[in-house]
Amino acid sequence: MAVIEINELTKTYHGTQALNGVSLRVERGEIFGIAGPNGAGKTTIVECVSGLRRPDGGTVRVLGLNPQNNRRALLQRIGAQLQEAALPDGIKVGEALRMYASFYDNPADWRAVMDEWGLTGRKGTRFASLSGGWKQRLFIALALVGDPEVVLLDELTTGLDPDARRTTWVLIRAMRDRGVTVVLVTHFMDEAEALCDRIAIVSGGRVIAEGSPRELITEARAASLEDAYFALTGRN
Ligand SMILES: Nc1ncnc2c1ncn2[C@@H]1O[C@H](COP(=O)(O)OP(=O)(O)OP(=O)(O)O)[C@@H](O)[C@H]1O
Repeated sequence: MAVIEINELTKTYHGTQALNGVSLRVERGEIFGIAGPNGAGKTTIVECVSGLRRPDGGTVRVLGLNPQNNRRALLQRIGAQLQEAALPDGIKVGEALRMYASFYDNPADWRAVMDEWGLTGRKGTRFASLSGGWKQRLFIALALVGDPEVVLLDELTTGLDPDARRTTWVLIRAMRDRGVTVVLVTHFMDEAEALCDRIAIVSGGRVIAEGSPRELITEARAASLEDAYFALTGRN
């Protein structure tokens, strides 16, 4: 069953055509990757899915709901990774989780989420004192504290060291294994290849290729997803 259905989505910002007829289906329980060059329209797609942006044309349905008309209902059922600026420096890990849980009608037990994501030992640590990897771990935990069916992660591992990236991959797989549908925007083809069940490559506001990593590699007659990405986007 499709959890996200996007048909012929268009969006223009002050004369810049960001999306030019994007259609996508994300199935329940998959890790779906969105990759593509800077400015391709990836973040705009995710923002339309979460109801943050109003599309100019086309349709978006998330869990059967139109995100524009049902934002409040949908926010109870999806989790989105925060940008760093969204948390005050002084907030402690436990306070942040408790506060975010309070935004939901039926949240997960925030203490259990804190424990599951290895954050209990840092419960009293202030946000500003966490390393990049621990901040990302907290963002994932905050995205899950509402017990969502769908999680949207936009460039979650950018800026992390290789160790922290690998740990984040384990955490993302664990989410999927619990039945959560994950949408992951990434610039890293090794990450997309390792994690994603299917990937859409977006360029110039269009989906130019879509499939499993294996299908994209075969389609491009490439040796790796990174080679396929360059072949499909016409970049070297
Ligand atoms: N608020 C905005 N106002 C004007 N133009 C915007 C705005 N947001 C995005 N754009 C433009 O829309 C296009 C798509 O941007 P978007 O951020 O969706 O791309 P992206 O694929 O996520 O890029 P990146 O990989 O650099 O994060 C770009 O040309 C961008 O400059």
